[in-house]
Amino acid sequence: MALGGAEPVIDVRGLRMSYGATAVLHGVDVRAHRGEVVALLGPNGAGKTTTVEILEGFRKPSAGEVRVLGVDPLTGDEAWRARVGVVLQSWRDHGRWRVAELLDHFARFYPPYRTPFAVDELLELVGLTGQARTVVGTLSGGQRRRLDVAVGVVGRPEVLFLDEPTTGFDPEARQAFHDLVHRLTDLDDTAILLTTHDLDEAEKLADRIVLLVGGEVVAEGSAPELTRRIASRDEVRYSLDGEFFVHATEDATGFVRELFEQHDKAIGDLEVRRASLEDVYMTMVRKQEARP
Ligand SMILES: Nc1ncnc2c1ncn2[C@@H]1O[C@H](COP(=O)(O)OP(=O)(O)OP(=O)(O)O)[C@@H](O)[C@H]1O
Repeated sequence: MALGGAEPVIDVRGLRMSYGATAVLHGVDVRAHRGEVVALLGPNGAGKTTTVEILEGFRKPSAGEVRVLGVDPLTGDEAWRARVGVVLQSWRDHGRWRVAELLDHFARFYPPYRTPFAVDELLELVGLTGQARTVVGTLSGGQRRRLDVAVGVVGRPEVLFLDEPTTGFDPEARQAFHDLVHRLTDLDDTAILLTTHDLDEAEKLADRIVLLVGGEVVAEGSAPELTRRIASRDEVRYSLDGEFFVHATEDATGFVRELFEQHDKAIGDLEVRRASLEDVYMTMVRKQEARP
């Protein structure tokens, strides 16, 4: 959860980017505070990775103001870099290292700037304790991705960028990753910007969602705020004396209360369906893609 009031640690305003003559970002604004998880969602080619790579200092934007921990990423020095964690879409080097050796190697970069995680603790946090002595090149796809995450967080970053971190994770690894995110935001006050195509994950993890379509932010807010915006009515399904009913209402709680006051035990099969983030996503993306 964000600690209100303070300056954002990720602050992007009017970000534009062109590859050659092709403009792919058209004035994007993104902000994140300490302890906050912001999810960048959007279809393939929307500009998510480009945005994250600019924030990491790997790409020079065409225009716009970009500040991460108050610094323009293009001018960030080693001390700045030590405060920033990065998990890219793929990490394919160092195949012959053993898992624990690789993490120990990266951990050594952080002092004198920061105290990194102890390797054992980190292995535990990402669920790789059993693979400590395994050669990186022989890890499974999902284990390798867990290692990517471990490399990204080894220096206990103040700001963490995660580009599709859970691709290939099994349900248990996904759960462990969610626990790790909560640990980082709650205990270390890390600000996290993550891209994902997993809407369920975004809904679970993100304090705020930024929906990017065609290089523009088309919606922003918490998951409940976004769902409210496209669907102000919920659906209440129930049976009354064995007959089934569906009722759309803006006040599901009030409706259900009245239902029970009137019919009490005659009511069965009660279900309240709210719009999901997936409904919002599909509605917004289709609306944008239908634009001339
Ligand atoms: N190095 C590059 N040179 C030219 N065009 C590029 C380059 N990298 C990305 N693009 C283009 O920029 C647009 C945005 O790409 P980007 O990778 O940022 O999208 P994304 O939202 O991360 O997509 P995905 O969900 O597929 O990862 C796409 O049209 C892509 O083809």
